[in-house]
Amino acid sequence: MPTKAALAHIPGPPALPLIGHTLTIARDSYGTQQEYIRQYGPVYKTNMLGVWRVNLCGADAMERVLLDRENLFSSEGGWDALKRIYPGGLLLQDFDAHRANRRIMQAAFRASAIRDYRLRMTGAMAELFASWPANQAFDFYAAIKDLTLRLGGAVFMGLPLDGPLAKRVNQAIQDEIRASLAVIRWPIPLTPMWRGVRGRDFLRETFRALIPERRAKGGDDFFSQMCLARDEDGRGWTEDEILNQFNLLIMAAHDTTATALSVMVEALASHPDWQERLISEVAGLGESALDDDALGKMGQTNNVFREALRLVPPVPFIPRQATRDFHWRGYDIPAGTSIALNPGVTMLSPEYFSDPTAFDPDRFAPHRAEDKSHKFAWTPFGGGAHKCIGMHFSTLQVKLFVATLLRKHRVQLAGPAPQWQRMPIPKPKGGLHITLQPL
Ligand code: HEM
Repeated sequence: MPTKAALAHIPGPPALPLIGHTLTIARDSYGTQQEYIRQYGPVYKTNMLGVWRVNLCGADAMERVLLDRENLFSSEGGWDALKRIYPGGLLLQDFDAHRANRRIMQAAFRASAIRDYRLRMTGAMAELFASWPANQAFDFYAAIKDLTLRLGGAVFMGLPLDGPLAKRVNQAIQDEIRASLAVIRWPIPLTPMWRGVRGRDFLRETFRALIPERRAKGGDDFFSQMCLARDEDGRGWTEDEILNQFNLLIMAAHDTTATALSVMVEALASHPDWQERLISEVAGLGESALDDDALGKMGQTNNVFREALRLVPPVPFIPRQATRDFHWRGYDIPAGTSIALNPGVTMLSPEYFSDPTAFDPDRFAPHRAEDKSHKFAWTPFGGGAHKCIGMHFSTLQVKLFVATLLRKHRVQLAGPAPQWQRMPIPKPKGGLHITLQPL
């Protein structure tokens, strides 16, 4: 990793000893970054907990780094903090090895597999959803996180809904996620990292024991599909590879969709005109099954989803590490430098989106198509080789949820709209309290 001296020519704000800019960025990450861009330009350095990072801002930088035609930017190096809990997952692999494993993973995302997940999800979602109260305030953010986690037990792992194993597995997943965000990065007893490592080991043992049966019998869940997955040349995964890839997959799927749904629900409650538009869209589907055909007609819901992802992206920053020296916008940046891309800030830039802080899903309508102002203007799912492999699945999940919700209910805020914490992962401060009113 380059020293401070090697980055001396890169501009940036003065840093406090040891903690650098950590507290300032944690307090108001977007506001601080927008101010740094204004003061220092689209290339500046910051220090987070002792690690120097060069921030490359704007859609051009996203395109250069994510398309990475020269194998210059390592995702494994960038996401180094995840390595203890999620070793060997796709995000922690680069270049040829990554491409080879991604081809195998694609098998679990083919259209027929997604159709099976949809069928499994529709029944489980209705069952879980029925336990939510009507006409009574509750914290939607906590409830949707719980629902997606429990749904995950069925859809991702093929476990009976809410069985004792699903509960232990879900606890282990949460321990892993807390560990991946922890400041103390060593598994010192009783710290989040220690719990996360125990969770990781529990999940590995549990799922290793299931592999032979799933390989023999298959199943309509992600884990079974990953046990059977093969690329076009017939290459599949060893047991360890399955466990590594599956572990990262459930982490990548977990908080992201729940966050997007929370932002959508808050936006619908705050913009009754949009809520009525989606209620009509859902009513237009009739009482028929929510199949591909029906979900394909939910264009307005899709635009609300896209707008929610723009305003509060579940993955607000994307890290990489330079594998060699490179040059960008007048600066020589040495090999080993940690790079930060900030899609969250880019998507709020007036350079690409009109009135960028306003909730305006029509900006994605074909006659405006603001997301096309630059190929990398709208990037909540990243881009290039590591672009989110779950993008279509999460869109499907969101549409199913919205259709299930708005067929029977209208949403209202039960209190003031919350402030959103942006980093390291977004969440509404104090929760998101709503009531569901039967239609
Ligand atoms: C709204 C929901 C989601 C958002 C916003 C999101 C966002 C992202 C982003 C930004 C990346 C790229 C990170 C990088 O380049 O460093 C990514 C990668 C990934 N996502 Fe998602 N994600 C979502 C849902 C999902 C779901 C539901 C799944 C699984 C079913 C999933 C699985 C993955 C995997 C496995 C990767 C790594 C891909 C690779 O390295 O090749 N994601 N996601």
